[in-house]
Amino acid sequence: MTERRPRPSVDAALAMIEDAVTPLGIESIEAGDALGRISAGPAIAELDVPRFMASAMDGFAVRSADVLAATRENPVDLLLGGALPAGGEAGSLLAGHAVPISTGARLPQGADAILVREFGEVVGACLRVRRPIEAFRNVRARGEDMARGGELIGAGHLITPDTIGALAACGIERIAVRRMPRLVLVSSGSELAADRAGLSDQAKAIDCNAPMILAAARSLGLPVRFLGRMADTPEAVGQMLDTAFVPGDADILISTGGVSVGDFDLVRSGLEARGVRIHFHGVQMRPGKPLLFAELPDGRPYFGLPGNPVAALVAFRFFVMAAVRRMLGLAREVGAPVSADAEPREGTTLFLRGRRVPDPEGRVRIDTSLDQRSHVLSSVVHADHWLRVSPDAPRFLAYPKLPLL
Ligand SMILES: Nc1nc2c(c(=O)[nH]1)N[C@H]1C(S)=C(S)[C@@H](COP(=O)(O)OP(=O)(O)OC[C@H]3O[C@@H](n4cnc5c(N)ncnc54)[C@H](O)[C@@H]3O)O[C@H]1N2
Ligand code: MOO
Repeated sequence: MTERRPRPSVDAALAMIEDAVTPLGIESIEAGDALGRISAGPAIAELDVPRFMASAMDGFAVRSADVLAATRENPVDLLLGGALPAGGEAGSLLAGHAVPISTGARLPQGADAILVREFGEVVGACLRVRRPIEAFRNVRARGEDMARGGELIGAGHLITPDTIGALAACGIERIAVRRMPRLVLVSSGSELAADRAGLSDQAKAIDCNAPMILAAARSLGLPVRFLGRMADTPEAVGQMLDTAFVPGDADILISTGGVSVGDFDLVRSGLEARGVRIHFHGVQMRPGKPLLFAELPDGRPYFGLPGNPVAALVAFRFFVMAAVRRMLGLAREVGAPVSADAEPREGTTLFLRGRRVPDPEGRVRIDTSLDQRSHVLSSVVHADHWLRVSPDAPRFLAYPKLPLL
């Protein structure tokens, strides 16, 4: 067997991934298509929002100076003009006049305050006002939401539906985003069948890692291609690696299985035969201890995820995602400090399936009584968080179960 270096800690392994991976290129796309993408630079408002001084309520537009002296006993009567709907031609408001106005309508020239409809007393052709209305009452100022030339978002912002709405409002039609990393996936193991129909042989098991990792990638909008299942023979592994390595449509290569110390764990030797540089093979953690991270001669990262399903999932969730984040120009994910009932383990970081439970003091507490063995996937289904338990401080960090950008 090839000589092995000491296994890095989780943080050291993450740092090695971040060092080896570089951010991907930038592309300009339609803002309306940018959901789930990461901005590559600042987006600058093209328009003021609101574009003009507008009414914030349905009511009456007035000149505040006209009603300064209004009191209950000595009201001021303002002559009512024609109603002003949103999008209507605003014109101007003469002294001593008022106009009914809708929410969002541009204030007529001269008007500077709105009396809300509910408090308006209409007497014949007049609006009777019984107290002063201060300037700018119920008025939206031009550009108070977003000012033309101002920065709506900077680089490294995840574009969510609210971002898309704000981009549209301030007239930004195209946006520069990072290219999304494209993944290819292979599963290894002669025992694996695609589905129930392939289980004729008693020793076969369904390949659940492939659909799981594909789904995890797709949940983030990452393009991913499944190359298939490879048998545990040097020829099959070699052939699959040669296919996976063809440059062109993948930024990150991933396999599951075949990375521990068994006679049929052939991924590492297959990689080494192709001049791949192994950055680490094994991490001081559970599950996922045999995780392998390597770099192809052309610089692309390769992840050999361990075969046990929960180990594969944890390795994807925390380590492949570290590479994805780096490619997107994002910083390392930060967990939330929580309290938990778990026992830290000397020299090893644990990733435990956790459930949030009420704490008497209202803090977040994570229960880890679920089955924590690495072949048991059903307990992950019933978990709502990953709990990272470190040998050093911070002891307990919670992460959302689904990887997030
Ligand atoms: N002597 C040792 N044995 C094992 C060690 C060790 O350190 N010394 N490590 C254990 C740990 S930890 C893990 S994790 C596994 C990882 O092994 P491999 O990555 O080589 O994976 P395989 O041997 O191919 O499979 C392990 C296990 O997972 C099942 N599997 C594999 N792929 C899939 C898939 N796509 N879908 C569903 N299940 C899959 C496979 O059938 C095995 O049950 O090694 C331990 N052993
Ligand atoms: O660490 Mo293995 O990754 O226990 O399943």
